[in-house]
Amino acid sequence: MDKKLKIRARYLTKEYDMMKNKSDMLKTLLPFGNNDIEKFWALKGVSFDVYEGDSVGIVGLNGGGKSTLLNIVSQIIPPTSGELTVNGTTNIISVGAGLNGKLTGRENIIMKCEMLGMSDDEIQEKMDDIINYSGDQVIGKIDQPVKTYSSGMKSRLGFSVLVHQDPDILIIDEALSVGDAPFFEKGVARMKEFKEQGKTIMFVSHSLSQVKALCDKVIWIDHGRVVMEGDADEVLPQFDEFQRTYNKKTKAERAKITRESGKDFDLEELRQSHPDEPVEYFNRRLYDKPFSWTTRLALFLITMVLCFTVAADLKNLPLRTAVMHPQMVLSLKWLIVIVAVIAVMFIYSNVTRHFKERHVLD
Ligand SMILES: Nc1ncnc2c1ncn2[C@@H]1O[C@H](COP(=O)(O)OP(=O)(O)OP(=O)(O)O)[C@@H](O)[C@H]1O
Repeated sequence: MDKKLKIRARYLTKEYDMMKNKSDMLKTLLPFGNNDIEKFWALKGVSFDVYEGDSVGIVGLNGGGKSTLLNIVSQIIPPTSGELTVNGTTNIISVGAGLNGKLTGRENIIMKCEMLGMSDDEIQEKMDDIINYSGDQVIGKIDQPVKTYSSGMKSRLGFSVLVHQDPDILIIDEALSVGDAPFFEKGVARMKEFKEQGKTIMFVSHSLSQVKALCDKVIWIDHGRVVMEGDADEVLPQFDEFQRTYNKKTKAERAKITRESGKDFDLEELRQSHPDEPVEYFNRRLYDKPFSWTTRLALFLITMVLCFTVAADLKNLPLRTAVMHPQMVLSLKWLIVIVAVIAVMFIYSNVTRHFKERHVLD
């Protein structure tokens, strides 16, 4: 019998804005702000199929794009382009993901379970099991804020919530690596149960022995591209060899490779190199298109009109009167202030950037 396709990814890409500080975020919106915020391509056209019952390991060097990929598959973040089809419910567990540091462990359990669609009765029914499963350390601190937990404790708490759900597709990002041996054993046992039930697993880990213990198939990702995919026995030794060679490079060399790899991609070239594929695979999603000058100018004008309307309202002037006699709303003093603010923004975003250097620490 043919296995059911659970995840189909075609040419997934992800471009991040490298915001160096909070004002960069503002600058992308300002009509006179610079539009040259550095970009970084974390995924450069990743395609794969995952079938029901598959347990797929994702391996790769640090910064290769593994977490970005899992977050896209879990629909936590959108891709920049590409197509993703997921047949079934997904559930992701990563170190501390989705936990709120200010809430206690117990409150986090309630929050996560609610987000996963459980009713209050179901949550109360499973609460003790979830707490007990997460281990002694967590039990002792279950009513303390999660920000006081170690990363291992956060991971165990998150994992415990997860294993008490019933997703079709289980997505695990490094969650087992921070636990101790018994936690890992328990995790493996639970994942094997999932597998036997015909569920699908995607698993990211830096521990090749963990991947070997759990996964039949492996996708090796490097600098946002799939290098190799296939049976674990075939891919893992080759990745291991590659990793050993790479680790001999100096830290500065490795940082340089990563930095440059983020620029080494062009969506249009990807499209041209796959002329037989539907063009939609290579279109940027609407929300990922940078604002054009005209859009930014329009946004700016709308903001100005809104400010004008609010100012007129504050002065108790009917809008019609305010439009006919704008000087009643905007005095010369205010116009000067507005022009000065725009000028400062312009200078700040276009002149100071020339003095900014991005330092990569060795
Ligand atoms: N929000 C973000 N903004 C800018 N760059 C990001 C962002 N998130 C990730 N990146 C960059 O994208 C690249 C891929 O990151 P990702 O976390 O997916 O890699 P990874 O393979 O999971 O790494 P690791 O093994 O170290 O966990 C990295 O170079 C990272 O710095």
